[in-house]
Amino acid sequence: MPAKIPATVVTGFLGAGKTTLIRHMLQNAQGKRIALIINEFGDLGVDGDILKGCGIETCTEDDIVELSNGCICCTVADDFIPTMEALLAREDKPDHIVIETSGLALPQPLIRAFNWPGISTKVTVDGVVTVVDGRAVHDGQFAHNVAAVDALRAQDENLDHETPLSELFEDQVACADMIVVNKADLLSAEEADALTTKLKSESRDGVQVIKASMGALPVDVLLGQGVGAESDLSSRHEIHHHHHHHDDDDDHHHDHEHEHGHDEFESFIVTRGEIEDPTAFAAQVANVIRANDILRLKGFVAVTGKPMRQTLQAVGPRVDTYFDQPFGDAPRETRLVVIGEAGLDQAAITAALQA
Ligand SMILES: Nc1nc2c(ncn2[C@@H]2O[C@H](COP(=O)(O)OP(=O)(O)OP(=O)(O)O)[C@@H](O)[C@H]2O)c(=O)[nH]1
Repeated sequence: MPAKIPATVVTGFLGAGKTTLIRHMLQNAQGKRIALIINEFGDLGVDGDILKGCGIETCTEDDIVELSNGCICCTVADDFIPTMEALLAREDKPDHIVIETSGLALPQPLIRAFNWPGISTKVTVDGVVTVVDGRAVHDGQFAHNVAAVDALRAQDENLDHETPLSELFEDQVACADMIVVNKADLLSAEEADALTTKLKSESRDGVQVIKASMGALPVDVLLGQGVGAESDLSSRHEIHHHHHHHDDDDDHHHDHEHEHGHDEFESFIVTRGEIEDPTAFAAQVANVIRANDILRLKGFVAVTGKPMRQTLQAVGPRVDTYFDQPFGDAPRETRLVVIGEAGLDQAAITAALQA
């Protein structure tokens, strides 16, 4: 029997730097043929566009597959498995498969899918890499939620759920074989060390915790862990059992309720025409984020007089922009994806971004 193709799962909260890390990996693949499967929240396509626009020779558009239905945990059978089967049926098989999960997905259901008949004999999960926004986590974005909700739970017997945000974060940490403390450039050395120690104590034994900036890690560090995570699922369940929990790994529907943390999120697209002053627009975007509970905002800006499209990325109130590639035949419009917890004031946010 031919050797199984290794697949690395890259997970991590919204905006942690998964796409940046993968881009760096593809640019430094050292001849390894890497196929990429992208699972974006709400079928928005921005990460796929960013990666396809990377201009890396070794990575042709054929090597990038986007899952169409948004959430792996609901569509394993309809979408992920057929995608995987098609990839495995190709003449020129990839050396390695990398799967970027949506920043709102739980990794466990995806890893479980590698036990499906027809998949389990051909692919193995090489390892789960969880990318963490070092700055945000150091600032206690999720730890704070956990403490607050724990306090509430103590008062009210009916409140037995953590907030989805902290739950997702903890599950992503619990599932990791390697944790990348990214955005180290935004942390002092002491802060980065403290966070590394804390994450080590919160993850399973033997998990590597590595600091990085812009996801710049050697491909040999990221790939080739040889873990076989699909055979090891029971050790990857949530280590913080604050909510309903079921141990039955074989029952795909058993803990479905739990897996639907992502239903608490919503996303929508705002378009507008060309932008005259991109600096002022970035500041406007930052203000809109501050005034609303927006978790993540990303997309492309058409700047008047510039043939290149400008990529705009915001995680929290930090807005990054850069020109990535010519518009070509694509319409010269500004297109932004807004992601937040359910209940966003879409009309107000749209108006503020179009103002
Ligand atoms: N300062 C700093 N910024 C970073 C670093 N890594 C990524 N970023 C920026 O953070 C933003 C989000 O990075 P992405 O790579 O798109 O994050 P992601 O995890 O793929 O995001 P989603 O797909 O939306 O979940 C971008 O503006 C990046 O340029 C880093 O190490 N340091």
